[in-house]
Amino acid sequence: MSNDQSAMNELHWLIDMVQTIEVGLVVLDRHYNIQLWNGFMENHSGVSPNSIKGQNLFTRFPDLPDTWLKQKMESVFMLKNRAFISWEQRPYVFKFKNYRPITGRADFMYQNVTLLPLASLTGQITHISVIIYDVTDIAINKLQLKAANEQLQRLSQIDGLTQLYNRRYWQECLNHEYDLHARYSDIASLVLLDIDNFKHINDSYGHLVGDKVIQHIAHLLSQSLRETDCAGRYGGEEFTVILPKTSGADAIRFTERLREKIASSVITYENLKITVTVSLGACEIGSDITSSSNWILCADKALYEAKEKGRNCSVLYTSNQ
Ligand SMILES: Nc1nc2c(ncn2[C@@H]2O[C@H](COP(=O)(O)OP(=O)(O)OP(=O)(O)O)[C@@H](O)[C@H]2O)c(=O)[nH]1
Repeated sequence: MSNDQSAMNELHWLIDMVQTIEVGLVVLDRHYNIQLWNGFMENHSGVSPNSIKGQNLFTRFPDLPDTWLKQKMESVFMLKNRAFISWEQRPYVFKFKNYRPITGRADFMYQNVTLLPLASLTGQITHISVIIYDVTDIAINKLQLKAANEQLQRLSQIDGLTQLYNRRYWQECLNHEYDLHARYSDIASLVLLDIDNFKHINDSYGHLVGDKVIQHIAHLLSQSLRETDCAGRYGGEEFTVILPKTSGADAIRFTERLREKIASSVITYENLKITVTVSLGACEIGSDITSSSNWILCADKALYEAKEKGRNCSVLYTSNQ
């Protein structure tokens, strides 16, 4: 085979590969007119190479993010460097439908895109090549993994029965709030809430009803919170709330409103109608509180006093308790 024939063969193969490769290839001139549009682009856009050759990319595809994309392309022409566009930065450049069976749930094709400078024989960058990779499988796997991790993280913070924060996560929030106070002297209050005579409810109606009562209190508590408040289930029938930027006097206003709301509500379960009361202890953070566990201890002293006083009341911690 002569050298010429061999070169012709190679050229033929190259053209064949460009047309059939599972990657999108587009060549643009300095004015963004399309010079090459391969089979991948034809298959996914429905536009044939013959009908698009010579047309302006942005006129032909008005949905393209032209200002942003032109800026990227200009930098490739000017700096003679490659540029990359990741699907994480922008899910796609060309909006193609996704036909992949495994990732059928994605409506469109996720794409990674490379912009390559193409030099003429004189060394000038007269054209650029746009290479489009279909990364839908990778993107969907990554997005699903991310969603699963976020869900797992949420679950690891939540108490299953009440949907409030569990004790471990709530304790982290408390430590954070304590640190804010230690560093910036931020004011905040801590509330402990305990259902009165809960053992009696369990003993009289059974644990299922007991659980229902716990859920009911958790629901009323959640409804009473501000977005910045942080409520958790501390133990069986004991709840905790951190009230940032709240004085002891304001915390008692909160506990009294909640206590009255609970006392006046009725829990219905099958034919049963049950009313319960709660006792609450509140403690405003101050210089006498030396750690987050000490803060809980002081709120617990106030709660103990509320129980001693006959239950169904709130008590604010004072240092002589
Ligand atoms: N149904 C149910 N009961 C629970 C749960 N966790 C703890 N308990 C019960 O809650 C009861 C708590 O009783 P006590 O600590 O004696 O307190 P109390 O009866 O509420 O009395 P006071 O707090 O003094 O008003 C116990 O009977 C526990 O078994 C739970 O998740 N579900």
